[in-house]
Amino acid sequence: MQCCGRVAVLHPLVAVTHGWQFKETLQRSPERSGWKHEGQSMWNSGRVVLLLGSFIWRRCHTSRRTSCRSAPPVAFVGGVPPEMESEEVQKHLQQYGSCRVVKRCRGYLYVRFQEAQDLVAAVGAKHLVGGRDLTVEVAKAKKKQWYCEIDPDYPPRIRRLMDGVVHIQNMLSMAMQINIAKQVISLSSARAGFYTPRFEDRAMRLRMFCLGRHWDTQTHSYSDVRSDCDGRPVLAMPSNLKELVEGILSDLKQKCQPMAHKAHFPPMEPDTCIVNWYSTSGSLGVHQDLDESEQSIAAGIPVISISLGSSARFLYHPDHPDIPKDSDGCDGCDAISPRSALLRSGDIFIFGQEARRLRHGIAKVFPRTCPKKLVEVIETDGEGEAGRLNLTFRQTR
Ligand SMILES: O=C(O)CCC(=O)C(=O)O
Ligand SMILES: [Fe+2]
Repeated sequence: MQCCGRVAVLHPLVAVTHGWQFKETLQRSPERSGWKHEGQSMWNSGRVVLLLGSFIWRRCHTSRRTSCRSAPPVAFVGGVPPEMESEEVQKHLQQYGSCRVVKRCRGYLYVRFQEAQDLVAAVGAKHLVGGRDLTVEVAKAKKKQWYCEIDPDYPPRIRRLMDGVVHIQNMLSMAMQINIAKQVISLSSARAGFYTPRFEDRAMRLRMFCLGRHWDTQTHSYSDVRSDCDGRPVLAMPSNLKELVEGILSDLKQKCQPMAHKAHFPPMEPDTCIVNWYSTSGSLGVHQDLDESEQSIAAGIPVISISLGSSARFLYHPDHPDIPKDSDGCDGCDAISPRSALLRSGDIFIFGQEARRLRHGIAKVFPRTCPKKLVEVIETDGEGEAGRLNLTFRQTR
């Protein structure tokens, strides 16, 4: 990046530049994405708002700086009774050294001491503050592990797109992506593998097969046999995939504890996985996933999707999905433009809670975006382009 001019940092993530020239060259790792993207952006004068957060994130990705993973500052967590004021605790702890309250959430108070780590020993674990017991311990956050096997060089990034909608980028390591893709492709070679389903009398622009329970695109229901296709029994859901989904949810819960009310999904027992394969000319029209049981939908039990292979443009409508259609069959939502997210290989997309009825679809699958190591594994279309595999896990009962 080259720049000249002034920058006013307004917020850790946002800055306004004055009279800048901003030039940026991005190089994505060929190993990860199988292609090199070099973009250049240039702005002259005027005020440009830069999202430093995403810039920093990108730098972490491209330059593999270890500083992104450096240890967090010294912090302590105390189990604080709700009736106890933060100031009271801070005042108490200040007898050990100068400190400030960083945040208070879910019964914990995060206090950062300005001095060195040695203070941990000095502070001790058991305290009596205003006649009440207080435990002080080293913050556990640093010790938390991802259940999912992630690539340390490509840290996951959790994006909450709206209430009940979460996009986790880089969740699955390349090794894990390869294993899942191999497993799915090998399952698909069984007799109950991929076929092209029909929806409302038209062939869908993808190929599909199910694990656990079969989604019948004609009757809009789930069954144990491929009722709309060849009548064969549906393949069983492999236990490792079920565990993976449970692990993703538990990672999300753990990592998002401070914003738990926003990204916390009800517990889920995934019993079905729909596997879709898209060629680079494939797509999926905007729809709602409503064929699962009423209880599952009403409880906001999420649909969790894993993307593998080529990247795709995922569309979703940010409106309330239950707006009734008027007599022309139009619903107010069409007037509201859909939003989109780019789903890359290894990303997870989740919608549940109040967004369980989210309208969504796949607008486009991009050629030459499949990670090199997956090209061999994922089926290619007629032109030799690797397609996209998508696994959506649901609790249908
Ligand atoms: O391919 C995707 O990401 C979405 C799939 C989907 O919406 C579905 O199978 O219902
Ligand atoms: Fe869907």
